[in-house]
Amino acid sequence: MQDEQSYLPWEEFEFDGIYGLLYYTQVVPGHDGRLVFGYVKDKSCVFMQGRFHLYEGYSLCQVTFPVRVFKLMGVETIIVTNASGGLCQDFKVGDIMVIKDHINLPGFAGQHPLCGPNDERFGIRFPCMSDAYNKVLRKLALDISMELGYSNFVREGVYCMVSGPNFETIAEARMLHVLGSDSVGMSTVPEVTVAKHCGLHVLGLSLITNKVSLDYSREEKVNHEEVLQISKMRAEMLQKVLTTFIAHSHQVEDINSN
Ligand SMILES: O=P(O)(O)O[C@H]1O[C@H](CO)[C@@H](O)[C@H]1O
Ligand code: HPA
Repeated sequence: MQDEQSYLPWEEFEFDGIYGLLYYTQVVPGHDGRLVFGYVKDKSCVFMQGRFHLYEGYSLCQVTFPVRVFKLMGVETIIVTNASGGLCQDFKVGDIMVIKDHINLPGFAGQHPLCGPNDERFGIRFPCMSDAYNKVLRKLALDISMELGYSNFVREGVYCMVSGPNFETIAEARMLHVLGSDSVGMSTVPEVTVAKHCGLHVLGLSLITNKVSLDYSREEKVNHEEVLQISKMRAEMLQKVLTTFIAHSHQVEDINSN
């Protein structure tokens, strides 16, 4: 049902054991632009089906605004997912990378979501980022992947954010690889930075949708359609990992044993 009076159009839904409300916004193709409130098993969750990107012209304050809203709503753990290009030569298209750490390349150039006056109600001026991706949640995600029989596709690695919107040149890709990046994408890091700043626990999963060329003799050219196609192909598997993860998250005894 659409409510023309409200700021965002919405409808009720029930799908695969998840019940809730959908709210719609405008975003990039492949991102549905829906905010979904519902339950997975007995856990109340809010899902962003899509996100805002720096390359769309949003400020990093806008990109990360939902994270602060989630914090104020009482969310304690955030699971971020994305599509990225594989730089690590061992990665295959379709692999899922549990994000161990990130490189905030736009942040190095001053495009950082925490620039400007610090709002002490959310967190401190100089937050530590060395443990942004919670170790206990990473282990649970890896254990669950193994139990589901997905261990051949699931890896751990370092995600590097670039601003986009163009895909990398070969020289840029080589540089990112040398810097220690296992995959590259155009999102996620601002949201994770703001989440860590305000004390949320973070799990990050990155789907490797393409191999990034480090070699001038390779003919393949990455494109967004390929990214969407691989994302669709792996959607069911990712959904299984995520719903199992959420259902088992009560097993985490001491989330702070980082
Ligand atoms: O990071 P997400 O939004 O998942 O998507 C990735 O895929 C798009 C490029 O095909 C870019 O938006 C890039 O960041
Ligand atoms: N580069 C940057 N962002 C991406 C890629 C890539 O190769 N694949 C998916 N998102």
